[in-house]
Amino acid sequence: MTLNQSIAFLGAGPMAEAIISGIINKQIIPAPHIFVQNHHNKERLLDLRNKYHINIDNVEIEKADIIVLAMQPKHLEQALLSIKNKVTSDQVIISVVTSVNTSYMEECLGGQPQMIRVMPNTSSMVGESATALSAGAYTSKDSVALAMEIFRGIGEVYQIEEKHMDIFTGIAGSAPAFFYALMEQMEQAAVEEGLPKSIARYAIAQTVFGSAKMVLEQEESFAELIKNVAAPNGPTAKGLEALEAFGGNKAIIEAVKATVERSKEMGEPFVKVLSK
Ligand SMILES: NC(=O)C1=CN([C@@H]2O[C@H](COP(=O)(O)OP(=O)(O)OC[C@H]3O[C@@H](n4cnc5c(N)ncnc54)[C@H](OP(=O)(O)O)[C@@H]3O)[C@@H](O)[C@H]2O)C=CC1
Ligand SMILES: O=C(O)[C@@H]1CCC=N1
Repeated sequence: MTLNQSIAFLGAGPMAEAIISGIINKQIIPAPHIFVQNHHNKERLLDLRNKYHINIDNVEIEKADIIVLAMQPKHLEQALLSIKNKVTSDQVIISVVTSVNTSYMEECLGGQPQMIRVMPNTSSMVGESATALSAGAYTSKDSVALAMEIFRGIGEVYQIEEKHMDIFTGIAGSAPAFFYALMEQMEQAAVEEGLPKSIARYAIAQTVFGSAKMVLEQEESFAELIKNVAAPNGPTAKGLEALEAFGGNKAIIEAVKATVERSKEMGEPFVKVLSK
């Protein structure tokens, strides 16, 4: 269903582009109702306008129904101050900014802004994000439903408690990078064994896609799914042994934990500001 609302993005990086691309491709919000502005990089805005035919001039925050904050945490305060006197509690303000809690943003904006915090991932671009969503203190059920509709259009959405955003970042927001790293290593191994890169790339991606589909569509546990692939003493069993022996399994856990730790650490200054 195409929505009538207008949406303004503050921030024009890869995350904003992934969402913009997804909502246009899935016809959730038409391009003429999408506005985007950044801080300095005019070339980037021109590039986005050429690609998606969205508006990059005269972005009027006051007139947008939905505002999306999509900058790095260190630039958020400045962005919030720049819109503080322009937003009203009728608008829905969605933050994709990592680590920053809604109560900090509510305090910066003053009044009773309708804040929604989301953690999407860049697979929004192809309509396959795994997105977490949590609502701020003053957000109506209708506004949550609107945000759910937008992000459901570009993948799956899970409403979670805000305290779980850091772990969600570890398993979904950041995780495409982990899978890309894994696939890159597999591609390298395949090429070293002589398989053409052009075949390896797509075979690996199809395998990841098929494995994910199995997990989504079958009831089996991960252990059962593994057992179905690995015959005793067969090639897969040897591969799994090597994965364990070379620290692969531990490395995966540590990658998620390090992500969560850094996400928490990045959120600390914002919690402190609140408690002052
Ligand atoms: N990339 C990802 O996979 C994911 C990212 N996130 C989060 O989303 C946010 C954006 O990520 P990403 O796109 O990768 O970030 P980038 O750093 O690549 O882009 C940030 C954008 O914000 C703009 N910006 C900075 N300050 C302002 C301001 N005051 N007003 C308007 N625009 C401003 C920058 O403009 P300019 O270039 O002109 O300075 C730039 O376009 C981050 O908080 C990130 O942690 C969340 C989930 C996944
Ligand atoms: O690592 C980052 O900066 C963000 C958090 C989630 C994905 N990218």
